[in-house]
Amino acid sequence: MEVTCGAASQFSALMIGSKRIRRKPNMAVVPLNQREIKECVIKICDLSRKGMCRRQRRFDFRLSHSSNHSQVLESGNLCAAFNEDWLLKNKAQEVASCLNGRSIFLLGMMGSGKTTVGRVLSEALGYSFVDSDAHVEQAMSGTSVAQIFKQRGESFFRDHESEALRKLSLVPRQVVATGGGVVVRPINWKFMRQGITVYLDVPLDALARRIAAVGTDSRPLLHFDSGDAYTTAFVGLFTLTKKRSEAYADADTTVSLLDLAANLHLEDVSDITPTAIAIEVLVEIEEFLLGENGRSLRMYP
Ligand SMILES: Nc1ncnc2c1ncn2[C@@H]1O[C@H](COP(=O)(O)OP(=O)(O)O)[C@@H](O)[C@H]1O
Ligand SMILES: O=C(O)C1=C[C@@H](OP(=O)(O)O)[C@@H](O)[C@H](O)C1
Repeated sequence: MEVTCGAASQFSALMIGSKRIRRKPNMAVVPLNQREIKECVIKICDLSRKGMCRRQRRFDFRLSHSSNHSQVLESGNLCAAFNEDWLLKNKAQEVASCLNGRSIFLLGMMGSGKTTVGRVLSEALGYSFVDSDAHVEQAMSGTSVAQIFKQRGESFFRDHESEALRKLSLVPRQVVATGGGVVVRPINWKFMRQGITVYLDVPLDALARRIAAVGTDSRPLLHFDSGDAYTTAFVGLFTLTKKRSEAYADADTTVSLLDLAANLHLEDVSDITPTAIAIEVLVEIEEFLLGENGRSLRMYP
């Protein structure tokens, strides 16, 4: 095993506990012997198992979206490369044992990454992945969400969305990417509380950029005939956020991309990879299950 460092244009670092581990661009390849690799792995596992305080227990890492997803760890004299997928798998194993099969419901505005992060998370946990919009579309013989809105209206869609959530809430071991509007109907919370709800809090500008990049066609609440995609998406998202932010705050736990970016010393939330977000989701869920957010693990079977 060796540490491979490409000519990345930015630092890539992994912090374990309070120690900053940092890679500089164009750093040389550092071969490790078996004993050093083993020591690194043990150190990471120990830190993740120990009951350290919130900030210290967090796997903290700096990742480049454009990198090849390899990170470099430097601990004292030790250097090693650890793939973020490895970190995710490790955390997922730990959290899966606390979850007892409970499903995870990802909440957040359109474009917040519920589908993208949800897929990564489900794979790591060995859970199945479900998109509640896709569930509604299936129930409507393949009619798209955009078409349902157009032909039958929002209220009709919301009824079917609630029915989809009711059914999904009966199934364990799922990561459910919900539609952005599920939080507005109180009955949906009853269904989603069967699992754990996680709100992905993403700044409006990033949401609007993501949605403008793929177009607004599939998102009827943001689709208007005039205006550029970024501006219409931003204005639409802004209006919806004002109506929904209190409801999102009712989620069991929140992953704030702004906080995560700050923690990773990244200026742009878009530089945080879906895998890094998935790890943070697991960290937040673990904290929630351990009762640090006010509810006790004993509440769950
Ligand atoms: N962490 C991320 N960084 C950059 N782009 C992302 C990230 N997560 C999602 N995206 C992109 O944003 C768009 C919306 O993501 P998606 O997962 O479909 O959101 P949602 O399911 O919440 O509506 C997609 O084009 C996706 O590729
Ligand atoms: O925010 C909303 O009200 C909606 C979000 C969409 O899902 P995504 O959040 O997956 O885009 C979809 O359910 C529908 O267009 C309405």
